[in-house]
Amino acid sequence: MTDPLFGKLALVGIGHIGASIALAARRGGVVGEIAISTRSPATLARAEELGLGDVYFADAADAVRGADLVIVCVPVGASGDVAKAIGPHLKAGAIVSDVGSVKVSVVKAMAPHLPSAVHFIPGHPLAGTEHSGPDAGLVDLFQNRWCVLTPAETADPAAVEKLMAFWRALGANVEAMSAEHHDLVLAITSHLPHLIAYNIVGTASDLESGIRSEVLKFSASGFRDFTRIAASDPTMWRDVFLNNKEAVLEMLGRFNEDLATLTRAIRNGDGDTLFDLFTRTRAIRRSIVAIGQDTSAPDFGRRDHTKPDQAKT
Ligand SMILES: NC(=O)c1ccc[n+]([C@@H]2O[C@H](COP(=O)([O-])OP(=O)(O)OC[C@H]3O[C@@H](n4cnc5c(N)ncnc54)[C@H](O)[C@@H]3O)[C@@H](O)[C@H]2O)c1
Ligand SMILES: O=C(O)C(=O)C[C@]1(C(=O)O)C=C[C@@H](O)C=C1
Repeated sequence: MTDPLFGKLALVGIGHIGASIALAARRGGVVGEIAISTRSPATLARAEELGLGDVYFADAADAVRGADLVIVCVPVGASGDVAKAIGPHLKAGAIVSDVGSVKVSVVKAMAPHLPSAVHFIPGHPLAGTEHSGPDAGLVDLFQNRWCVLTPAETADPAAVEKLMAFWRALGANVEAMSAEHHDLVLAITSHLPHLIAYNIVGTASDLESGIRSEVLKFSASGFRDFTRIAASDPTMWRDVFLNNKEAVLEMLGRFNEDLATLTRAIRNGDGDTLFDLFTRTRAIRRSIVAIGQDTSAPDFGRRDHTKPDQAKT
């Protein structure tokens, strides 16, 4: 058996992503010990019942003490407060990272509270589902998925490489880019699709009651896929949109222009415009599936969770 990459891992926040990291790190023998802290006592107790860690603390400061790797796994709007709480208790030389879906605002919120003696390397695994809480942890969540790191140009290359090795050991493919670039790319590939799903399900539920019941009755196909995405955690996604405002508004502007083109094509009976776009988008889907990035394929996305998500984790 090889030595673990990190002696002690501390996870602050133990919902869907924190629990998945704990399960995958434990299975791979990637860390020696796992310390867990989270805001809600009920969630901490549930994490302990599930055996996600070795030691559990109500106070994040106690969890991070002596940790070689600290990963903050909370909604992005809470990351600044967490950094403030743990900053004075971090071990010199520790790597501090996060999993937030937005990067520029998280760096701005966390960096001022972290001592210069630690390596702050923000991260974002591009994997997840609509479920939340510690019961939604999935040991294979990161298998063959991307994890993006956004180290500052001044970051220690050895620390960056070590964090990359951690994510590879969890099954992920890793790439580094700037926080700004990350936020622009994710605005179109993840944030806008969620906004569209929330919007279409909201529009359908606002229809007059007669049509609404038909929508629910016949939602076996396309609409049903949107309802899965629109069931995603409200706190997490509120924070994403409030914290990636500029990039989302930029992509939303382009989206609205393209939608206006399609609206005109339908009104004018312009079949060529519709056919050309649909041909192009079909090719894009086929190329994504061909390179193994079909996000709808893994079983975990369709898992029938029998336990309801916790309302406030
Ligand atoms: N769900 C996804 O698909 C997904 C994928 C990749 C990254 N992310 C990012 O990962 C992070 C966590 O998301 P999740 O899906 O695990 O959410 P979750 O709701 O399942 O878990 C959030 C955890 O954070 C804790 N928490 C909330 N506020 C806190 C605070 N102030 N201090 C300490 N703990 C606090 C909660 O107790 C809970 O344990 C978010 O930043 C999200 O953007 C989510
Ligand atoms: O498949 C889903 O349910 C997801 O929403 C996962 C997804 C995504 O948009 O791809 C959501 C947000 C994260 O930041 C990363 C992954």
